[in-house]
Amino acid sequence: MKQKPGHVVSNHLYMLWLAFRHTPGYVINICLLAVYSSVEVFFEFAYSTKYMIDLIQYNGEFSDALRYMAFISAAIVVKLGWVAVNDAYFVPLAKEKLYRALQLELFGKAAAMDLACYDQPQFYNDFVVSVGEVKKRMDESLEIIRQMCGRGATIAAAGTFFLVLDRGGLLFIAASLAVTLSVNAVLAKLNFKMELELKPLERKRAYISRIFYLAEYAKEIRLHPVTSKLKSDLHHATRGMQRTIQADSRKRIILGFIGSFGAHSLLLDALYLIYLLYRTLVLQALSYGSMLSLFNSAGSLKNSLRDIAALLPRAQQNSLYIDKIRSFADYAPAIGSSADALPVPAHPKVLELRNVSFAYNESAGPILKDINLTIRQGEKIAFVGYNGAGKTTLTKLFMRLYDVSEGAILLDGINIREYELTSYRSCFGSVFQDYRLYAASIADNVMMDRTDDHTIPVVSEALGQSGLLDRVNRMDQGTGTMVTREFSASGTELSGGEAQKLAIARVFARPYSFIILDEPSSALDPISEYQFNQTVLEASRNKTVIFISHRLSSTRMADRIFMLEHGRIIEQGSHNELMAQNGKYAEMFHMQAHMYQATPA
Ligand SMILES: Nc1ncnc2c1ncn2[C@@H]1O[C@H](COP(=O)(O)OP(=O)(O)OP(=O)(O)O)[C@@H](O)[C@H]1O
Repeated sequence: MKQKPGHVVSNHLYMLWLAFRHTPGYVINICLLAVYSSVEVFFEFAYSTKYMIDLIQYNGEFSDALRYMAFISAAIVVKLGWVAVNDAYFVPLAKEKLYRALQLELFGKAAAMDLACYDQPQFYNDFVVSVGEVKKRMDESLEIIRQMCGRGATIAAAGTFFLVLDRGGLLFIAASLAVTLSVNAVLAKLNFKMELELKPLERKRAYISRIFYLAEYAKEIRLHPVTSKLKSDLHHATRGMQRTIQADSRKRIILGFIGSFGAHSLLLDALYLIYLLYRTLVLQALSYGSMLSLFNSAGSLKNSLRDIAALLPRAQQNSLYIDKIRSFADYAPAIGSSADALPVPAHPKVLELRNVSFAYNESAGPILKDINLTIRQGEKIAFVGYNGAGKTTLTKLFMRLYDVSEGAILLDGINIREYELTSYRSCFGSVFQDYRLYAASIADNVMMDRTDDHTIPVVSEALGQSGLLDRVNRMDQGTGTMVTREFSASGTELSGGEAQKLAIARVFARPYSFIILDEPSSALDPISEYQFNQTVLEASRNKTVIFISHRLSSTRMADRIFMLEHGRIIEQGSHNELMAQNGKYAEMFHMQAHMYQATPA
């Protein structure tokens, strides 16, 4: 857990460079102000005492005193003006600019992250820490650097004073520093260990609290008796947090006392004062002004060294988080494309799977086994099978959300890994079972990007094809209506089927070569489902459509149907061919038909 000083410095320089790249004025400004303030304070409080008392002791001129006061007053006015402008205007604005830039960088990284990363708890934890902590860690890094500049300037000014007047005093200060450094290093380790142990428990508590305020859980928690289990989970998480906090509390109390009393009060405040009085009154080696100034300077030198000492473990602790941010920033997705990747054909013709097997995780075994199939341009394909057979996984492989473990997927005879990833993925328009709508306008939800006047006809046409246009036209703000009321009181709350139609409109809004619909009509009523099937066929006459559906009445119009079981294709053919085979598909179809007939009208 202990990091080498070089590594800590490198991490902070990384953050400094990151901040400097986005907001150079902010970084320079805060560092310069810190140096200026420290030098000004040294002259105002430490050097002034010596100057004025020496003037009195050695009968100096009144005009010299006035000149000195004018100089100090001017310096104070500049500092206060600078601080006021920074606090009220410059710093808050610059911080917002910096935060936005950092978030955009992280969002870009997050969007490019392999989907598999979400399945790895360690990576996912680090990812959450990076995104959640980046602002705090940037503030902390800049604060450490700002304080280093400020305290460094104080140490330079006061240190010079000591070298000229009282080198022996530096021994007291060095002893104090040694104690403080050791204590703070141990404390930082204890605190970091505690924070790491608290993190999963905090996540658990945040998860429980989300369940109680997120609208999507509102129905569930009212209808299913989950509240007492969640309360009990919350209780356990809180007890776990209390135990973690208590675990090393005695060590932390003792170390805190040694740090504050031993290092400061005893060594510097008491022993050093006795030493100064001895040198001034007994040895008469110092003027009264020098003695008082040295005592005051010892205070500020002591405080600056203490602050620097506190900064080192603080920087070490910060550095541990910066490591996570850096490793996330340096993370390169395994699924990507090389610089000389091929452009995707404008009108791809054949998508082919050759001996494809896939495992989410090697130890859990393959989910898909030895899949061979060919899909030709314009075909309507259906994947059917029981829950967990691997249908959705197969479509994720088509879109390179995961790469195959064995075998290959070819588009027009070329391995899909050879194509430029973003343009390859943009061949596919998809609606998954767990599609998401955004708190944005209907139009934005369809286009999934910036919309303007030119895109409105496209949005309307796509909504017409998915069967939602009439409903949208009845809304006061039409396609400009906000989805959900989270950010707009006039927003709309769509029913499950309407929401699904809105998501489906996305695939009609762009000229995708392949359309993948995973349970597209699960939330539609039978009439909407029938109309939906007709419009999909109509709207995608020249497109390849891949359906996944449990309702075999929806998939029977497909050109070819693939029946999956335990990750293998066990039957394939048209509906009529499969019915004639009288295998599993036919059995499933008869069962569903029977259930529909058995259901009272
Ligand atoms: N991210 C993942 N990590 C590990 N296993 C997964 C992941 N996603 C799915 N699985 C597993 O892979 C198997 C196939 O899942 P998949 O979603 O492809 O099935 P499906 O045929 O689409 O099922 P359904 O009809 O229920 O939607 C399931 O056993 C599932 O638990």
